[in-house]
Amino acid sequence: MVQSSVLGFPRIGAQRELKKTTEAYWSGKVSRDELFKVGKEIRANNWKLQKEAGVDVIASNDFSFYDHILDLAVLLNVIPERYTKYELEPIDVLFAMGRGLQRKATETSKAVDVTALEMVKWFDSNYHYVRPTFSTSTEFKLNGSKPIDEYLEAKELGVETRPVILGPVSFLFLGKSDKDSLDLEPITLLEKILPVYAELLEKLAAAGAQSVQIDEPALVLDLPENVQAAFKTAYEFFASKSGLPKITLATYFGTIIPNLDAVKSLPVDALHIDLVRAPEQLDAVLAALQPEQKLSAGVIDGRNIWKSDFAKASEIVNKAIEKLGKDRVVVATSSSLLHTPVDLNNETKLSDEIKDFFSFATQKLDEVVVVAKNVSGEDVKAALEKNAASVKSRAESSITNDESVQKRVSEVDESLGRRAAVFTERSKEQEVEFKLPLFPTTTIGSFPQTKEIRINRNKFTKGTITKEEYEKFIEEEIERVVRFQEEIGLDVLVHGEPERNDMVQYFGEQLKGFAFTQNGWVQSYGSRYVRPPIIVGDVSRPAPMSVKESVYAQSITTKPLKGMLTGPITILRWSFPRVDASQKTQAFQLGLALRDEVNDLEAAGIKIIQVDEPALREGLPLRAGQERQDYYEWAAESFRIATAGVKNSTQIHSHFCYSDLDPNHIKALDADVVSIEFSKKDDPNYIREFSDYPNHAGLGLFDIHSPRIPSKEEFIQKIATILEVYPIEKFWINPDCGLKTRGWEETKASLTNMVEAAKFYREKYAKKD
Ligand code: MET
Ligand SMILES: [Zn+2]
Repeated sequence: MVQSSVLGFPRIGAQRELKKTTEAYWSGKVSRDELFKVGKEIRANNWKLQKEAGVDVIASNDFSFYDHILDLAVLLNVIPERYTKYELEPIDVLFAMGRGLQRKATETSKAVDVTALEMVKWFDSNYHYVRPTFSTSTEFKLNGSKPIDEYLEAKELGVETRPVILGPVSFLFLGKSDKDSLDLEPITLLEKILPVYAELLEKLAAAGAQSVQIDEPALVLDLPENVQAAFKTAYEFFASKSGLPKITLATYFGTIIPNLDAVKSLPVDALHIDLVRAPEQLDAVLAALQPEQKLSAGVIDGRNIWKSDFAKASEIVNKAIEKLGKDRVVVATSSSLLHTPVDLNNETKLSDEIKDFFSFATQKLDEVVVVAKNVSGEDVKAALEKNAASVKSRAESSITNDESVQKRVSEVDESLGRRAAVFTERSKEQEVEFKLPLFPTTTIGSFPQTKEIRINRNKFTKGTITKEEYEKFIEEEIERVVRFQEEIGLDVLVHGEPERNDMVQYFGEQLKGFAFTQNGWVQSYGSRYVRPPIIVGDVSRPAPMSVKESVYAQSITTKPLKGMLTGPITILRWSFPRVDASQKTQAFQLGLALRDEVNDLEAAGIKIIQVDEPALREGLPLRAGQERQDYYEWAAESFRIATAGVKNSTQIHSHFCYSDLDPNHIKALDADVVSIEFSKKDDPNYIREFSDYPNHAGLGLFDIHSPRIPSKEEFIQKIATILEVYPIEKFWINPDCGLKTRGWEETKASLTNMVEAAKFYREKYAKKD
């Protein structure tokens, strides 16, 4: 019998129970016990679902209250001292590391003020993990027993599971050194961390775990030699211990071929590879497996929502079976299903035709099981026939094809993405147009998405208030945001984006070629979930999408008002993309649709337009090489297609979350002003690298993921360090990112302090002149 295996299941709950409870816990509305209870219920449900679907290998320890990498850091005691000194409850230490904590002193507890650890993209997905942060004083030891507890919890429910943890090499490699230990290279801590991993594995074995899934996704990256060598050290160390559970070494999101030498002789029971993203690795991996070693064949996509093609998946698995035999092959999801929505059955509004294209996490359980049965030789004819019919109907559907869009893309030439003049020339016209002071201040676009906004949006969606009422509400909200910005003295204003549920969804809903879900939530980080649109066909823009709100906002102020759009790469990356058209084609279609919008905004009198590309970095292919070079080109071109149709005096802004972008890539966009997340980046080298960026830039000055409020002095300090290397005449003052997840109180305080700091420098340099 060929076994079926699922590498992990979404932990947010079918009705987003996890978000509701954690947020209630943070605001003091529910107790710790209640929080833990909801976690337990979600886990129980997930295991039951998988067991009932007939999945043979079910994961445990895939649950997390915030982030599973953060859980592991806490478990291994990788907790910087600044989080332990307040004697918080363990779960609060964890949340403080994930999101920062600022709390006034009470009679029973001291004041707390600590920033969050850095949060970064999980490979090229839209999931973010909290970066393990190592210091020379880090003392590895087991601090808790989460994987063991959850293994036993499942066992008690009658479900035998395979605990999953991130492997030591990836854990170290994906981490970073703390501020106090900048010279520390985390991978050098390997020998210290291994005994603690081994202790954990021993305890799991003692609890009864037969096998564990150890994820080493770092194997799909370009790795320095010492990291490649670390695998041998780590896994031979485990093999030298007797009585540990069997290890399935899991990789995903790419090919392991370039690192095959580092993997092929490792003493592990099984190897998992992603055959959806990198089917080309199968032959080489098959040839490299040791006798007895098993292959976990990831053929059911853990990253996308398209129904699998059973015939194709079976064909791949059969190839492995031919070589290895049925006992040595497992049919698996390509990665954890964390990246897919929970259940297609929660969707009631999709047409039957479109619904038949999709498969969410719950449906994928059946897919893994059917394919496993099929390759085992069981009779699943009916399921196969039904699947073949769905696959065919999608391939032939008229929903996917729009000839006029295809024609427009085929006519794109280089001139379309070129501004009329180079930056040095157009910036002169912009200076005359806007007369901005030194250190111009602005924000990234969104202001707090208050409860009231969400309530009104829901009322409008449900039809309990009219369109007019809703639009009036939005106008009032815009006015409030505009007045506030005027009051505190910001220079370039925004309308605050109150009408937007989400920066991608909002546009997707107005574009042709998209489909939407009601409940297709996917965790982005902590309690933040997104509901990615699905690109089902060729994309175009039937009518203006953002002009009304921007024009209204500009009509009530004399300050320049910045129109806000989401860029082609970000819309593409934060949607579930098609797999029947190239990424480049989809990006160009989006670029053209946005070009229409940019031009309409300009025609309506909006003189500054920001096209956000927070996802630019994550779209970068994981490995260096031709594919990456091509991406640099087509990604930048799609942005320029969107933005290059405007006058010289119109100022194009762009924004990127995360600071590890290649400055050359930013340059290639040719935006007039860019803003980058920077507040948690304490790296003067990066500023230096960035300081010859020819256009203007704002390096984000405060962390918008955290409720904590930096003081004016803190801003002044931060700016001072940047100005040591960064030219003052190009420097903008802004937060790291949009303020939509923040409350008004902290927003007001932070922005006021930020503007005050800008004024301080403006005066300082004005006096000097
Ligand atoms: C994730 S980037 C966010 C940019 C958007 N304009 C906002 O302010 O929310
Ligand atoms: Zn951002």
